[in-house]
Amino acid sequence: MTPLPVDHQAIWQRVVADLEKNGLQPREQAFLRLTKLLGLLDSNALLAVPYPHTKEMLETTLRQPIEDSLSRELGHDIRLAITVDEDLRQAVDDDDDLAPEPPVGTRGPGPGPGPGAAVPQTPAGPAGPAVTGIADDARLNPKYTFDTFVSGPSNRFAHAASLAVAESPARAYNPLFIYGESGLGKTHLLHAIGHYARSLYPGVRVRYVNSEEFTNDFINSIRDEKAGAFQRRYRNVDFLLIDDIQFLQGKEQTVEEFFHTFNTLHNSEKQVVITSDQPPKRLSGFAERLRSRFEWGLLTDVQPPDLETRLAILRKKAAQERMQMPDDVLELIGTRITTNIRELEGALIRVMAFGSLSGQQVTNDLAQHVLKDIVPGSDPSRITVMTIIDEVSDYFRISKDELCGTSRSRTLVNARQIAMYLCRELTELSLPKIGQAFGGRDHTTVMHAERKIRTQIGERRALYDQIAELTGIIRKASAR
Ligand SMILES: Nc1ncnc2c1ncn2[C@@H]1O[C@H](COP(=O)(O)OP(=O)(O)OP(=O)(O)O)[C@@H](O)[C@H]1O
Repeated sequence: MTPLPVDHQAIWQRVVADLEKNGLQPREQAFLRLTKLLGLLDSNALLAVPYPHTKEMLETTLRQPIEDSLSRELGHDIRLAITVDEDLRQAVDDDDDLAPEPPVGTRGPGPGPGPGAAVPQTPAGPAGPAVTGIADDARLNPKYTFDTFVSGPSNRFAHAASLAVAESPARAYNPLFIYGESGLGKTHLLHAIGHYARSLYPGVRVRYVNSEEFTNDFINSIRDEKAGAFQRRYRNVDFLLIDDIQFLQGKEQTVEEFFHTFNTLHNSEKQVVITSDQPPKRLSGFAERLRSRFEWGLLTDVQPPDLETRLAILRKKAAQERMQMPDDVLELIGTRITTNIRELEGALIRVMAFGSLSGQQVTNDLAQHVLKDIVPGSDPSRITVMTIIDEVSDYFRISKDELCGTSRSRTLVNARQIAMYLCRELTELSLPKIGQAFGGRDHTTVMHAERKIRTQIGERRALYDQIAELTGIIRKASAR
């Protein structure tokens, strides 16, 4: 009797349904939908997947449940063999249904609104999570995509290199090293690489980390005797995106650990992207062997944007906030604030907030009035977190310990969030550094505070006034 032809597709569909029923992460479901059952031979099942990353994921976390389910389905023990079949990629690309998640951050055309961020825009404000709620460790900020990034002469090379490494991980440039002064978009590019890579290669493992968090994580892992877990976190990834590497300077043991992390990733052809406020040659406190590795791939800098790019950024930000801003107002802001894009955004937010609070059309006069408080002699390097903490606690008549402590009383939480917001606006410190100054809080807490105040400043007149007043007080105190 001729055996009936085996319908592999039907078997696989039943196995996927069975696995889904037993609770899988959306990403894992997506992996399975990208997978094809090619054949069955005795106790072996051959699966084909489009990308090496998918294979790795299946082999590490999904092998056992798949084998169990296939064994149940076929009534005998099954072992998996997994192969990468590049032909499947075309099918994935052609068939939207096979895409596991809506693409996060697609390639933007540069200035102008672009195709619209595919990333769900997290509502700024208390309800919005600080980072994506995806069930993995990528830790990407949904707002920082290539769609929301404006490229211009000051960052064109860094932008193009970032796109290239996302598209051809470990093949274009490895590592990619982006350096430049504070507030010029390095962090934004790192996150954008992560989002874009994930949209191109579903299942790719991305990890973003600031080097201060890397240090803390490392120290804790030694304390808790969890070195193995630490190494897995940073070495079992396809993209390691490490921000502000200069903060590792002089931390010998952490630098040593990073050196091994780097080598492991580089040797296994995983992409490393590093940002820093200095080029490798000027980074002190790193062994030469590590500094030279930073130069193995591509070095590129980001410069302060020219006027045209500043205007394009302002236009894009205003459009994102759904605000109509007259051109002369944007020009005023763009000509006043020239060196730091974070400050540029901060000024725009204040002008928009003032307009919406006062119910007035935003005019050049109104913008002049608002900017007067923000811009004069602004020298963020002179303003310290300590001054901000001193002045904010004085202002609210609370102690510094209360401001930086853990009490969740409304007044204290509000004052704390205002202080964190002001630290973001008026200093160049990174999120983790600010978090540290406020009783060792996580960087996501600072991010959340910044977003919350940003939203509320345009809704609550009293808050706007407090922040304007405090800015003046802090500037004055720092000028003394
Ligand atoms: N080219 C750009 N287009 C749109 N927004 C930008 C651009 N460059 C920077 N920004 C915005 O400016 C702000 C500051 O940028 P970012 O945090 O990436 O700077 P950075 O260089 O990493 O600074 P730091 O060294 O202080 O961490 C962010 O909100 C970012 O979205």
